[in-house]
Amino acid sequence: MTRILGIEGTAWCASAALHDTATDETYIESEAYEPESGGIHPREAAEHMREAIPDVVGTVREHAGDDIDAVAFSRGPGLGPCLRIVATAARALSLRLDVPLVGVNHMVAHLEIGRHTSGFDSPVCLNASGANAHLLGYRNGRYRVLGETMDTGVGNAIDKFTRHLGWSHPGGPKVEECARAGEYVDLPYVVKGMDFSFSGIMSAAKHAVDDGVPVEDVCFSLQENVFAMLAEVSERALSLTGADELVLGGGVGQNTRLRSMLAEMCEARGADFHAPEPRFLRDNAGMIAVLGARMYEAGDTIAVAESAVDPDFRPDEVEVTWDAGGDVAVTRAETGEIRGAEAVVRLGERVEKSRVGKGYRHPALDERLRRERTRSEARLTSLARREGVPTPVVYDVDDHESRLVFERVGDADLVAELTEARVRDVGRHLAACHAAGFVHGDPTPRNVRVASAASEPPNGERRSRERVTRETGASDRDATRESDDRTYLIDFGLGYHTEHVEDYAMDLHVFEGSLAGTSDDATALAAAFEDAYAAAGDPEVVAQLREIESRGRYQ
Ligand SMILES: C[C@@H](O)[C@H](NC(=O)OP(=O)(O)OC[C@H]1O[C@@H](n2cnc3c(N)ncnc32)[C@H](O)[C@@H]1O)C(=O)O
Ligand SMILES: [Fe+2]
Repeated sequence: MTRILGIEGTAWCASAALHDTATDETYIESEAYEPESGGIHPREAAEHMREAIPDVVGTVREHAGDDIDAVAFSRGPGLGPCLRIVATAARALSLRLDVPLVGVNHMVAHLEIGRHTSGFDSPVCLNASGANAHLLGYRNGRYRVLGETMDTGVGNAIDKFTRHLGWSHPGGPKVEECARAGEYVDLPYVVKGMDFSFSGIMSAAKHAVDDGVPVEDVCFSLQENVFAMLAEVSERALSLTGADELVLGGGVGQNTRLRSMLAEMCEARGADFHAPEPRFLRDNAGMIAVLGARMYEAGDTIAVAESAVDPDFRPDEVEVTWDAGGDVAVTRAETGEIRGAEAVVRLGERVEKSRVGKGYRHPALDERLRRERTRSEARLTSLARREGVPTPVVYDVDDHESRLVFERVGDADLVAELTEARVRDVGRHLAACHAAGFVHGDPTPRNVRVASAASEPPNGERRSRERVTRETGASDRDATRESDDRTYLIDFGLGYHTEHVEDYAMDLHVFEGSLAGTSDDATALAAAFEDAYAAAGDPEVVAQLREIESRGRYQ
């Protein structure tokens, strides 16, 4: 039985809450900051916290009496000046009540609340909030970032668009309202594996409005594309990890269109979907108190002297001390028919891949994506082969039906055989694609085919080749000439031609990100992968990868 007082105030919402584990009741008191004009001004927001935090904490204390076991607060991420005010209030209260202090990561709280209210065991979590957008899955002691925005958070992207229109903050609910009267117009759609970016679609949306496209059409299409991107990467994460539960978190999760797309996507693949009620989705101290209670019960408290705030606190920096369910990532059985993230694959002597329509997507967008991707896949699969990268032979392309017929290669995907030698192969193969001026677009272990260890002869080719390579120091290049033990790249549907180092580095980022969700040894594998890439390709790309990783997500 634990009673936790939680305090939240990372950006716009000054909030306090009491969570009681005995009754599972959460009492929340919040005061929102509404900017007079423009977006959130950090100084004004801090001023709001200074005034409103004592109010909301006072109300919750009246409700709670002094029967409180610990004080939990949002340590980050968020706006520094706001975080400091919240932390000061939390420290003072913990000293006054003489109870421990619990420092909560706001992002982990956004997803733990959904795990709590759903009762799911090991879900993939989509956080769609103001300053962030990412997919997380628990594995080996941490929430791993499986995919994330490469520029702004999803809410901020929408809010920036509405600022351009002169609408007041927050813009998300207004776009939702306006979209009801809209029709579909073409806008950019950008996903890279499980990562995605909003800058292209947002500037196109602003230009469209400036050019006289009806604002309701732009709002409608913006929602269609942005939320379809989030649904697609969520589906890819489910497929990659083998999870069959999806939880939604964050303020944008209040949007009905986003929820219905995710529900439909999950239903179509037989996964369970859960979105908490709205008061737990937008920023609120209830989620801080709920996670605070779990941390407190696990003994995860901090001394006042060590309770400094962290405006860039990433969810994967948090050591999970409480019970976060089982690891995501299981190896799936290969039956005659596989439902991947975007296609049904029939495995016979040949492999027939059909990009099935996605009911959650607008039909115009759906048709465009299926056609474009089928064409790219056929073209780039063949091009890669000409560059010496093992890929299946393409026997037939029907881009009207979005269907491809391939040679069958390997008998397992890389998830079943994640070894350093294999990821080195992937590194070299990607370097070859990049040298030829194109990216794979979705290089995850699911998109690499190998002869599984189980089907290899005991003294198989591969092992002896590795030994030779190590002894002689010769390059791994000969591997591509061995017919029975190649590391094949498949599924080039998200690939495209490009000369940009940034795009090449994104391929590496996508691969390394997917390792984190599928392996306990991700760091060593990533190092081997990069090493092989750098040896065969352009080291500048690896430098750019470091740049991508260092970008702060809180903007
Ligand atoms: C770090 C922290 O301060 C930040 N929190 C945050 O951004 O507040 P949150 O409550 O999770 O999300 C607010 C966002 O949620 C959007 N939003 C609210 N209702 C919406 C709706 N119906 N449709 C679309 N967006 C909506 C708002 O426009 C705003 O951008 C975060 O979690 O990223
Ligand atoms: Fe938030």
